[in-house]
Amino acid sequence: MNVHWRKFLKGELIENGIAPMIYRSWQRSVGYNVNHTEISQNMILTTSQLRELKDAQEDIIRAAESVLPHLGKLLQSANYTVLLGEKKGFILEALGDGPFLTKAQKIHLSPGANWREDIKGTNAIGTALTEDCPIIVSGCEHFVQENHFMSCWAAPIHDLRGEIVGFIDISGETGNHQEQIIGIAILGARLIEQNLRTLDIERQLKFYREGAKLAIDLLKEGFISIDRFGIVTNISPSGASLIGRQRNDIIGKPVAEVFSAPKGWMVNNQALDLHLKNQSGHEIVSSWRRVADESGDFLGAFGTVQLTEPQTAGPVWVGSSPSSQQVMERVYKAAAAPSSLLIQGESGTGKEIVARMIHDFSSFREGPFVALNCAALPSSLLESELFGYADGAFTGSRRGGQPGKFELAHQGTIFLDEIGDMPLTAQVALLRVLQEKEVTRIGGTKPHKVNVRIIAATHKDLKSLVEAKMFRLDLYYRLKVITIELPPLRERLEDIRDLVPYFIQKSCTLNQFACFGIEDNVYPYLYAYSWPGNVRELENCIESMIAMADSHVLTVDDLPWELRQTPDSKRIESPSLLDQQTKQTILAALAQTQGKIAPAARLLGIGRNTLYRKIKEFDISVL
Ligand SMILES: Nc1ncnc2c1ncn2[C@@H]1O[C@H](COP(=O)(O)OP(=O)(O)OP(=O)(O)O)[C@@H](O)[C@H]1O
Repeated sequence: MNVHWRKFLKGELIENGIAPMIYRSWQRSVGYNVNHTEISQNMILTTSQLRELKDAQEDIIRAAESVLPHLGKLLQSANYTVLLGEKKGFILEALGDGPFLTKAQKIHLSPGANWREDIKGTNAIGTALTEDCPIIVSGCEHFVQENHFMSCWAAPIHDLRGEIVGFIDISGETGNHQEQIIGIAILGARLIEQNLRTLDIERQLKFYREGAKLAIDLLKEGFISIDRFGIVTNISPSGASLIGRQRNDIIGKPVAEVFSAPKGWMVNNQALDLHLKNQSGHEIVSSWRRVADESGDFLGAFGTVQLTEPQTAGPVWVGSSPSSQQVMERVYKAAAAPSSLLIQGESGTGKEIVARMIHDFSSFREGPFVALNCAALPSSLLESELFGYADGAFTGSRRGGQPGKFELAHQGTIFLDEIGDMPLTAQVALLRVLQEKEVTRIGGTKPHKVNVRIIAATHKDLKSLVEAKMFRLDLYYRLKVITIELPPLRERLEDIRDLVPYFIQKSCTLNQFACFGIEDNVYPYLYAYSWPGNVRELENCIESMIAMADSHVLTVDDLPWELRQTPDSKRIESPSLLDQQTKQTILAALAQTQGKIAPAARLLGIGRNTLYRKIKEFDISVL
């Protein structure tokens, strides 16, 4: 070979005995004016330049991390050096030991040096990169004499698009030449290419996962995905909000824990049918699309969740706080008796809902439910509305007269809202109807028998009105045979967790929007607010948030101004169940003892001072 090299340098033609790739590279080396005895000008990076280059070549270094030690092991104690480099010919990493390493370092076959053909003449690294194929360059095949002492095997590394991104080189002394080492270099390059592909797939997956996350967050419908083991892998905020649980509380759980899933559903059933009741007792339906691989094996499923069509048939009380549970208990009891009933509670606490529920559950349910707001009409009109008027009762009255609400409510329920605003004259007439169970139209003489259940409601304190002589005591006792007290929303904050998803769904259905989600950090603001308008105000608040929202997930920014003020630290957390129950127990004891502290303390089995402390702590007002 030495002979060929010398002949070539003298410009004598070589017919045979030299590989065409080597011959082409020698020709290129001459063209580059490479000095054939020794390299006059190496290209070597400083330590910081090498560090920068390695940072830029992070992918190839990461991909080679697991491969280089294996190659090193294969060639262990055989006196070789394994090199990893980048596409421009710079060596990035070197592995090996033994005497060859010292010799290699002398000719800069080490990290930071560039082994391009135009610098180093024919060599395995530069020529493999130029020819884009694996190559062996042995002894005198190197164009520069100072490299004749070694044999080198190199293979280029390609990326997914087939572009060269680097190389693997194995070098040793010529006396150590073994043809099959090229196989090890090629294997190393292929393994690194595989790892680069995996890195690329991981990045693509991350990209798709992030995209899917973004899409899910903005998704209008409740969206849920499960893997092949039936574990929930994701749920949209709107889905979690519908179910009434936190996202983190659902993700990672078996789907059967979230829904009531029949066993084996995911293997056998195409159409998955999972049912669920949320905390407010509303039925949630889900529909699923199964995903399978080519052989039909189940990979997972994507589903949408939504509330079943809202029940238009009857009013619904939403809320699972202890206070709400007590209200419902009284509603069921009150419905069973035909007695008159008084519902008391601040405006917007749900008095009309309760009245309608009692009607629906009572023996009067087949009859009509007739509502009248006593505060909305002037005194004269109120009486004719209630009792009707006879033909010619007053100028302009309708011919033949008109029946009043009592006659219209016959066999059903009459709901007298804002009864505290009823004028005294109307109160007298009402009392008569209650006593005699018949009405006589204004200006008429003929009484009409009426069988009507009376439910009255007020946000005012009727007892004080009686004391102020603005409400008749006898009527008061007639009406309050059964009483139901509706606590203000600020005293049953837990209901907010049930009411919010319910109102979101209600508003979306009404406006024909797809469902919205709500961020969890909105709740502390809802707990901190005092809700003077109670549940009605909360309903309006949700409706306005939906109208103003930029995306399908409601955020703190969508809250009305008055709610966006810093939440009061005392109430930033949802009140604990224990606190709620303690407060309820104290309230119940005080109600039983008409607000008297000593008997209430005895009833509760605690000292008077402890009860005073608790009353202060829970902000209970004692009359
Ligand atoms: N527990 C509840 N569950 C679901 N919706 C409720 C609940 N409480 C109140 N609402 C809703 O809040 C709004 C006000 O309720 P409602 O009219 O029954 O209150 P109210 O006490 O009669 O008010 P007002 O005294 O001003 O007449 C209604 O839209 C009602 O549907």
